[in-house]
Amino acid sequence: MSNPGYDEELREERAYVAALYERLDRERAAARARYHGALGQTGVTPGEREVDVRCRAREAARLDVADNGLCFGRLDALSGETTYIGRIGLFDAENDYEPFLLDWRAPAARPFYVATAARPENMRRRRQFHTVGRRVLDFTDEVLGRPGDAKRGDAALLAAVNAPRGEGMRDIVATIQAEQDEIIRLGHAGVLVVEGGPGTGKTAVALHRVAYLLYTRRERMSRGGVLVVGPSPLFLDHIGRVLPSLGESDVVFLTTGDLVPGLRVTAEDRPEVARLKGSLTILDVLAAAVADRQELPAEPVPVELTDVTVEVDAELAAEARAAARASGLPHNEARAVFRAHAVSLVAERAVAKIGEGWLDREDRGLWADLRADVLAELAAHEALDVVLDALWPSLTPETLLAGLYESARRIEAAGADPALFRADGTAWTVSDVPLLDELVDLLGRDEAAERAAARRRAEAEAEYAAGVMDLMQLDTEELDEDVQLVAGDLLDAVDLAGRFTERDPRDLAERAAADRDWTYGHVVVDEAQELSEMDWRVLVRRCPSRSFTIVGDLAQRRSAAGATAWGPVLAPYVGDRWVYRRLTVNYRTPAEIMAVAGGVLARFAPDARPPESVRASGVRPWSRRVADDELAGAIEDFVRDEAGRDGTSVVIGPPGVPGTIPAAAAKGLEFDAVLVVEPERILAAGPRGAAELYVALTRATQRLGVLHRDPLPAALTGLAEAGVPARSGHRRFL
Ligand SMILES: Nc1ncnc2c1ncn2[C@@H]1O[C@H](COP(=O)(O)OP(=O)(O)OP(=O)(O)O)[C@@H](O)[C@H]1O
Repeated sequence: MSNPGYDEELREERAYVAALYERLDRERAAARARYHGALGQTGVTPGEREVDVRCRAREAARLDVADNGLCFGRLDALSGETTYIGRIGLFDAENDYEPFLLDWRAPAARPFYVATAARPENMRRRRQFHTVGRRVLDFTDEVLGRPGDAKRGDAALLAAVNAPRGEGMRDIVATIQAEQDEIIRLGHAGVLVVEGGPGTGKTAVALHRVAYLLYTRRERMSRGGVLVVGPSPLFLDHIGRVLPSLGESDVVFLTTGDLVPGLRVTAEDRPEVARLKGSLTILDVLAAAVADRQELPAEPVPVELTDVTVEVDAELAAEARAAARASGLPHNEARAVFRAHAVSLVAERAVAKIGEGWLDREDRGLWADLRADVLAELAAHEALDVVLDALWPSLTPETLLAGLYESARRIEAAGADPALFRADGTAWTVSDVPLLDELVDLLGRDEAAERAAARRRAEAEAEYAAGVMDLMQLDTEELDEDVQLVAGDLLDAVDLAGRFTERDPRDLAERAAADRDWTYGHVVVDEAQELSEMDWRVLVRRCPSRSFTIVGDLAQRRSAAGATAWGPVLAPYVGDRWVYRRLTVNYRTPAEIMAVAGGVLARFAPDARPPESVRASGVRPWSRRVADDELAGAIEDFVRDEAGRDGTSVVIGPPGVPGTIPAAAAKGLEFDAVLVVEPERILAAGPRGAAELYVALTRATQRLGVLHRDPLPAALTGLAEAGVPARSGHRRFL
């Protein structure tokens, strides 16, 4: 039915939004021109040009993100002022930079998300646009300030949560809800813990908070960038597009298995081993394992000098070891102290032996001369070096830890549980990563190895710079005079290499991910309940300012080493100075499915409350009992059936069932349709089986089915029993 007033307004809104796109296109063209101008710049050093190009590229990228849904709403204030809200800000340069379009992160945009009928925040009306591409299809209005007369306009939200899922997560800027907005804009600079059941938007909120922080604290945040830690590469891939769609790129995405540069670990330990390695008590084991590598010789070792043979025995080594340990330096750095003491003791013994019968220690001058000769010989004594290196070896975290795991004797010497033993010491698991990171500090720097590596790097850079200079010289005819001067007269290759290092051409994310000592401005931890105490130590090292957004759900924890409460995990780093917020509404799972999942939750975590679904789908989840030989066919039927529908689907099952993925792999993800296979075996698999089943059941945005061979577990109720489907080409279970 046509409504003349509405139609007229819709025409006006369409014209306004079309004008915004025209302005965007003009700004884009200008930004691109500035970018190309920067690329072709002459008369500046390569470093300066690099910085300028980067800055222009960022400016162009900011404008490129806004093609879909540039403007998604409008706020009308009681004062009569009208503000359009969108993904980015567009301003009128000729009119005091008045906004044509206000960035959703700007403080003035806040009422768009939080104003309600009861608390209108000086607003009269909120208007939400429904857009496809660049076109406004229609809009819905919500009148504020008249409680009882208006209710929250949920049309846009329901359209968003009902839409079939595509590839990866989408941003939610157009429909952020008030309880979420409060968290996104929270001013607290320290540790913020956000807890909420499945589908409450924890991940979405954490990512939008990153965009908000990068917008409001650009200066501080962009220096170190932001680190987002997630449970699996698949999950990081799933969420990877949200921040770029909001125009943010200075963000590093890593799993806990990637936290040590150079390693990409996904393998897991058995739960009991993961628990051992995840607990802080492993710190004593690591310290003992390092001490165990500071050895004493079982038998005295002879060291031949020109005039005499001296023995390095346990007594001598013990004295040198005590001095090195007393230095308080990390193992590799204390090597120099150990060596200096040992050499000095060897020299004393040599002089005493050479002077036996004719030289008295009271003969200070002569004794010192002889000692100096011996020391000179010992300074380049390879055999002694070999002996001392064996007693106090230079260690890397990898050699130390692999050596520990592979040796039952060393495990015992370190006072560790024999369960740590494994035949291949270097078969790294995610639980080893924080231990390797800890050992970087415990072992300290091996300066000789570092000097060699630095020399190799410098040579490679000089070679690269020499190549650049060759190119510059080739092009001299085309270059301005001052650049020719720079290229030919002022710089040599090494100098130029120095400049390249200063202005590292890699972008922030690359540099940060490759540098173990990088410190981030902010860290987001998703599925934080899975992290062990040792994982937290690594993360705090990466963010000494302790600026964290931690999102998780203790009820979904599957790791044996994970958190059972937030307080004890955080106490070592921030005491009780952390802020807690809860999300309560489930935007993913329809009420019918949540009722089933809630039954499971009630059995294994009676104190936890499931979140309330924002909608019902009208579709009941189903179950079907199958015989052993029917299972594979039934899975295939589901997959085929879903392939004909919009959206995504997944089959989750216990280990060893072909065509299924484990619940752990689906963590944090969502699918339009989920088939859970053999829930009874998922429940029985491991100490956290019930949490795994809960995670599996709560991945669905629309449809849930369950296939079982044994009777359904008692906790799984409320499923509609589906009959055997007709054997036709295209089957439906409901
Ligand atoms: N305000 C919102 N508007 C539209 N969609 C939303 C909103 N909040 C959350 N969603 C959607 O709900 C779904 C679940 O969000 P998200 O994955 O962030 O939840 P979660 O709390 O991290 O879940 P889990 O604990 O199961 O990993 C996503 O599709 C997300 O886009």
